Amino acid sequence: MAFIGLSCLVTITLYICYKLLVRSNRSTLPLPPGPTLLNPGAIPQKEIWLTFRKWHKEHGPIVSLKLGVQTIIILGSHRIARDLLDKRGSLYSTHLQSVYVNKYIAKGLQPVFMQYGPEWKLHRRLHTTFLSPQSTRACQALLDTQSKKTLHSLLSTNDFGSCFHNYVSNVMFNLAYGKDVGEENKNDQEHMDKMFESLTSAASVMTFVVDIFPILDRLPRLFSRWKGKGEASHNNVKNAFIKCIQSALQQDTWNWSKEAFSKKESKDFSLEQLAFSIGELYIAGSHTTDSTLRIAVMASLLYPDAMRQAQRELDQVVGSQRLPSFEDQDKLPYVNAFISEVLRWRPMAPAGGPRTLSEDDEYMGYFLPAGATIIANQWEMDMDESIFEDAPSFKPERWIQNPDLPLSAFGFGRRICPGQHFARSSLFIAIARMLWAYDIDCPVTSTLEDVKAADRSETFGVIYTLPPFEASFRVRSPEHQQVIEQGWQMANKDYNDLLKTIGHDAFTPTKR
Ligand code: HEM
Repeated sequence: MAFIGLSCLVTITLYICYKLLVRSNRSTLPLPPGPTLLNPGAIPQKEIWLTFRKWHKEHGPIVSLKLGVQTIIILGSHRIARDLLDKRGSLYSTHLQSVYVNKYIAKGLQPVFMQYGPEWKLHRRLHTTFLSPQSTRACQALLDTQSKKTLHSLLSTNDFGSCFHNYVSNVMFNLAYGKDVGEENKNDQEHMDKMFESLTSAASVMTFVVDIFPILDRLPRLFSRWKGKGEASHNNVKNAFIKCIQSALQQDTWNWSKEAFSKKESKDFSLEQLAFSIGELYIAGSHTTDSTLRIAVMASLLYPDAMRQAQRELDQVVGSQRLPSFEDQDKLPYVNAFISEVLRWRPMAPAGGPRTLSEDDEYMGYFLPAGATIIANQWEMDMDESIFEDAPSFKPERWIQNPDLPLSAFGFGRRICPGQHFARSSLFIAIARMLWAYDIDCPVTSTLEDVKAADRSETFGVIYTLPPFEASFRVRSPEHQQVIEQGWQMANKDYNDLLKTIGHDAFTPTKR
């Protein structure tokens, strides 16, 4: 045992020396400034972006950090993110290449972790056909029905977390697989949810020691439990994805799985590849939207004036005799600004979608080495006082005063979120209807202090996830209640019909 430990130590030391020597031959420029860490393990992994923010204050808008063999470069301004991730896209478009994620969890099948290259581009083309502005418009009727269902559920429960989860999962499941999440696929959904947790915590900067010292991957399985853990997660989700896509292909209804089979982009894909491509849309689309809706509730509790201002606008434009609809969107600048502010105030991916730099680069007089992990620190960008005055406060009006403010929530460059149009539509109809229908208050069982204590991210990894918190949804008047009840009663619940119309309006099928 002692011998194995000693051999590991010697190998790691030699490897680090080798890496440092190679680097010094590559450039005479220094790495960006950054902290010297005697004990990297002391960095808090929860809300790591707050630690990054502290480093930006000490070292400037571009910071570097050495962790084992890894160099991490943290970008803390919109201008730098745009200069590198947008303008030098060919170098900065590979998402984090992690031993743990790529070799054990994704196994080359999960598009989000693919290198920027031909295979990823085929998945991307497939995703953008499903999520283009035109396809998103075609999905409005489905979003209309599902948001009416959510609104109706909130009449009898304050469990808004479950209501939102059902809303987004049912929308995504219907599109991906042609049906609601039901008892028969609850288990598959749970595996997919767990996959989301594995991927987002694995994409964290420092979760896995094997990524800091990749040589540890050579250890026998007996000493590397992560291998079995990663593979089990991969197998569970693969089985769930394949089961769901197979069942979707048998459905009479139109759905993304069937449509994908008729697309030229996927003609060379195996069933397994397609299953991961479609499954990724479910995973990427549901948790992000669901968590953003919970953040909108948090903002309503902590900033009731903003909620009331949105309600005044809704009352003026929509009145109390009908629900807000997609046709109202352009006439509701404050509600749209409220949503932009939710996306800025608590960005879903505060440390961005980490990238791996594919070639050596130089910027602002610094050397940025190939293989470095690049973090677009959205948190720092969104709290930049030179752009967002009184940045910590929730102020939707800033987006009305200056509609050109930069929004980092959906990322940058060629890996920018392909689902952003869809997400905005889905958020708009859910939030506009929720604020139109309900006064959101602290429940009698908790205080504003309890709510404030819950205003933090509780998970490891790259996603901002609020812990459970309570809110009371009080319908705004008997008239509003009647409209909600009628809305759900009259909603088109014929999913075959809804999906067929989406397929017809959004796509012209080209059979293989
Ligand atoms: C509030 C909602 C959402 C937010 C805040 C969000 C945010 C993001 C971010 C920050 C990234 C990484 C971008 C980067 O690396 O720069 C991303 C990637 C991605 N998102 Fe979203 N997203 C949302 C909703 C959606 C939806 C609804 C879908 C699909 C239905 C979706 C599909 C994807 C996919 C497939 C990727 C991976 C792209 C790649 O491989 O490069 N997202 N998203």
